[in-house]
Amino acid sequence: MKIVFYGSGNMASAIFTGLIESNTVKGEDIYLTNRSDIEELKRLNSTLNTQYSYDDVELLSNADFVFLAVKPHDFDSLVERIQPHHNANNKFVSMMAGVPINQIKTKLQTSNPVARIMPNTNAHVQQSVTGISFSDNFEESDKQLLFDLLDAFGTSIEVEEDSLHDVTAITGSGPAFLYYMYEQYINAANQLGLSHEDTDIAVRKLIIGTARMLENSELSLDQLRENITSKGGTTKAGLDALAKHPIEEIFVDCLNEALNRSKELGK
Ligand SMILES: NC(=O)C1=CN([C@@H]2O[C@H](COP(=O)(O)OP(=O)(O)OC[C@H]3O[C@@H](n4cnc5c(N)ncnc54)[C@H](OP(=O)(O)O)[C@@H]3O)[C@@H](O)[C@H]2O)C=CC1
Ligand SMILES: O=C(O)[C@@H]1CCC=N1
Repeated sequence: MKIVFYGSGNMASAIFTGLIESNTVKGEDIYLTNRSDIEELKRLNSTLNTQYSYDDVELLSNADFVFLAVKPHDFDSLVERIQPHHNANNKFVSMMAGVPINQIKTKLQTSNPVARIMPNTNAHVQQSVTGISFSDNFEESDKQLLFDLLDAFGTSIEVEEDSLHDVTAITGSGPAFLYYMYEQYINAANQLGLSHEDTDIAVRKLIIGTARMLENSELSLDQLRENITSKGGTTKAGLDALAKHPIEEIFVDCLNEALNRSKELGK
């Protein structure tokens, strides 16, 4: 199977690294290109054994899956490269936030199958939650091949195309929202008495341990929280202070703004 990535940035590299490190695809079967950063392509060639080229005829020839991994605002420059040279074998897989399948087909002037995925950078540790949606003409056997690729870097959920906006907000951007929260937690913790180094290590371990509890425990979130909250104790005091702030409102606002932006990107 020949897989091409147009774009070798943050999201693409998380995915092709996952594909190679899980032995799902050999490096030599993955062809990378980007706008101009040839040093990055050479570095990836020496570390992952991936191929690279700026020759679109060579890239697209016999390519089974062609990942569109550029920012939405760079799609037009990508169209100039792909449109003249694509062929019937190419199944397109776009990870561009917000850009709809019909727009991709129209701009590329193609009736080839197109899938849209919305992964997240947890693909680096094979833990992406990836939403996926297919054009009507995507063959079942090709869907299965693509699901197998997605499994190499996490779990996938098939959704209606319109729901990809929700996936983008909740899990596509989600790691950034959680990192931001953790940053604030570390900043606040730094105002207590531990050294900054100890605080950083302690909070990282706290986050990892809490995530493992979520993974391994059968208890609900609120039960897990209750188990830490002694009557009249420290946790109750801290939670009561938190409840004075509009935390749910903050996240409603955050997710709605991300979702609205996803809708705007497709226009
Ligand atoms: N980052 C994330 O967490 C997520 C991102 N996405 C989506 O993934 C896409 C890529 O995002 P991200 O990886 O963060 O972006 P990056 O900026 O890290 O990477 C963008 C890549 O696109 C390349 N590029 C730009 N124009 C062209 C072109 N005309 N031909 C070929 N390559 C080109 C750049 O090349 P060069 O370096 O040479 O300029 C670079 O390799 C976006 O559409 C985003 O919506 C989806 C889910 C999560
Ligand atoms: O910020 C963005 O637009 C992309 C999509 C989801 C995560 N990063």
